[in-house]
Amino acid sequence: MSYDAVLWLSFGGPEGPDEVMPFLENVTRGRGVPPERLAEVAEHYQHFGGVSPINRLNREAIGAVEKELAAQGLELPVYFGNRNWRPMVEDTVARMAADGVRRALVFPTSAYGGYSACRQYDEDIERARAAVGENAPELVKLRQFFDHPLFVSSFADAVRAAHSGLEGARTVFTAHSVPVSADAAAGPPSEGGYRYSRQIAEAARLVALEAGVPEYDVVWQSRSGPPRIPWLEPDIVDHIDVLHERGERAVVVCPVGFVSDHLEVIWDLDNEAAERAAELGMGFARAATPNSDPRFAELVVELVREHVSGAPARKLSEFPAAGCTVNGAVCAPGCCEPARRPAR
Ligand SMILES: CC1=C(CCC(=O)O)c2cc3nc(cc4[nH]c(cc5[nH]c(cc1n2)c(C)c5CCC(=O)O)c(CCC(=O)O)c4C)C(CCC(=O)O)=C3C
Ligand SMILES: [Fe+2]
Repeated sequence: MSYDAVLWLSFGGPEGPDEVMPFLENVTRGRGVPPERLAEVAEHYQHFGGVSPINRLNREAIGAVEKELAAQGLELPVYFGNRNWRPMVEDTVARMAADGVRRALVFPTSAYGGYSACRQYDEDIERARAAVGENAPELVKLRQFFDHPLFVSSFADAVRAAHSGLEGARTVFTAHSVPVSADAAAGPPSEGGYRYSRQIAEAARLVALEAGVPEYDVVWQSRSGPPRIPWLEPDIVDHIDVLHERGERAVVVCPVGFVSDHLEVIWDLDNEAAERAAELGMGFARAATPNSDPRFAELVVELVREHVSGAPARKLSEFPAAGCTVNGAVCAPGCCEPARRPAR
């Protein structure tokens, strides 16, 4: 099969103080996030002048991927579109159509399955194609890469580096919390659910193994939603208290659920979690995310090559390869069903 382009599909983030509220409204429309939580998150963004680093980080990674594609003799332009903020994916897909793109591969900036991490990106693809109409290019989404050796080794080196200044630190992996109901519905029904948390646990195991870390914990961060709805727990900040009570002197936090140092990483970990550790007199280091590691660009190009030149699909786990879709069609019937939204 031949392809004319790559579409880099991400979450999006504001790039100025006036963009924060409209961005947050896009993210949370119809999703039952309480206004108090929204106001709190708006403050996190305003703390950084209303600018999330996510768009800049994506543009940097795209630059590296363009170089790597060229170095490997692949002449594919890389387009950039987001779910929640400019450049919006609808506008990007319209531009692709105008440029004559007929078929493109889509790289989503999430390594995992689950509604928020996978299927919602399929919905973005479907919505963008529908907005463009009959000229819309065919869009083939690349598979989940949480168990790819390049993803794992990038995090493993980062964990080792974070440990280097902290004698005897406990390693803690974090990922974005989701409602327990969403995790229960993650994956095809035949798999029994919980694909998201099982993949996070597997990625943590693979990274720990390669980093030579015999013991570790997997916890969650950045929960939103009303308190009466159960989300994956424990939260990283509460967990630091527990580690302190257990007599741990230092902690290395590895945000294995994310690919870049976007706002939820720099606020919830570098700010909140680091502050709690400092209050308790504990050492703290946060492992880097893969975004600016040259291996990340290599990973993306390798996933592209699986489609354009039949490169083998390298993976370290026994989990089925998943998430590869055409035009946003579901992976399998009932896969990662969106949770019913709580009435407020
Ligand atoms: C699984 C997952 C990922 C990882 C997969 C992936 O990377 O795609 C992720 C990434 C991200 N989440 C982000 C930001 C936000 N997420 C929110 C809200 C929510 N996230 C959820 C899940 C996830 N989120 C969920 C279930 C909600 C509740 C509302 C809903 O059901 O949709 C809210 C609303 C306010 C709040 O309540 O926090 C914001 C602002 C940013 C951008 C940061 C920046 O600007 O740099 C990124 C990369
Ligand atoms: Fe989120």
